[in-house]
Amino acid sequence: MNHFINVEGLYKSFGQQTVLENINFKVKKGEIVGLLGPNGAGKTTFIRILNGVIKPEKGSISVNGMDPATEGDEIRKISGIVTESAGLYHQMSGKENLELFAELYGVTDQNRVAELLNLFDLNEHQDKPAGKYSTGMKKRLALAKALLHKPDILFLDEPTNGLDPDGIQMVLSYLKKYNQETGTTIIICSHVLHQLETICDSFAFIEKGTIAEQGTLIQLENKYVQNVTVKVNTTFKPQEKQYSGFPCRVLGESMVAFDLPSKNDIPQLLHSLLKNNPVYSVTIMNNDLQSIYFKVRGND
Ligand SMILES: Nc1ncnc2c1ncn2[C@@H]1O[C@H](COP(=O)(O)OP(=O)(O)OP(=O)(O)O)[C@@H](O)[C@H]1O
Repeated sequence: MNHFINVEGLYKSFGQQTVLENINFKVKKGEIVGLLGPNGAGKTTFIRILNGVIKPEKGSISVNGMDPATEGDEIRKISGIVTESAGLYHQMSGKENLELFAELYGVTDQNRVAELLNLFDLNEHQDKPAGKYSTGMKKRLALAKALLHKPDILFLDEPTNGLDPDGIQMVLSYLKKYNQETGTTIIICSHVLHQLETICDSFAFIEKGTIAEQGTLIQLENKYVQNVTVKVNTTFKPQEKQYSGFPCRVLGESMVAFDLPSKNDIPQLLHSLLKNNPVYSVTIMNNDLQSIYFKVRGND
């Protein structure tokens, strides 16, 4: 299968420091991939290499059939990028920034700037200098800029940093909608794992410059989560530390936690509980992205 992004045996050093080591990474067209890893793991460096901004020492890389080391300009024409620095002109208004970049990117749709100002709720502030925008407004303007030319691939480094909950919701739901409507491939770095969980199709964990793991949440769950802890909202009050053979403890009012050897034991637990007690909800507590992230990193 031809992947939209295909990286094999990638190495990158800065001076004596090896930052990326034997990276192997594949992304299908239209996939949203979350790139996770602690500070300094090499995520931004990796994105800069994929986008052709810096060159690796070794390795083969293909982005939509192009090599970023030699065809960086071509790759940047089909990609949108949002980084910490945003790349905006602070003296110019939000609208002027978008108009300038629309011209640079060769955007012919006369309505595109107005459409994006509207979409990212920047209409009211369009004439204010970008330097006077709040952090959240700058972030929304940077996203609008990245989307001006309707890119085939988006590289997003912490795209929701500095946004309030409304802004986060707006950006994440827009990105998902944009991906579904246009089939745009999205690589997104973030430390806010529960946000990534809601929009990504798969995840890659970078640890000390290598990809420690890559897969969908279900694949990662199957590999890393054997014992499950379930939180049950019920009126049942355990009198002992075990119930039906499963260790249990009270978490709070009407909330009991059970440790099960596998999620296949949930039906049996519910079957027993429901004989004498109502059950209002059951939640697995340790199969979320954050729990898996710590497991992949060998830290429960
Ligand atoms: N231009 C550069 N020159 C020298 N060292 C660099 C350069 N860019 C990055 N590094 C180093 O490479 C390592 C990886 O940095 P990088 O920014 O890629 O990490 P990151 O995973 O994106 O971190 P964060 O989560 O903090 O953004 C760090 O040790 C950093 O100091």
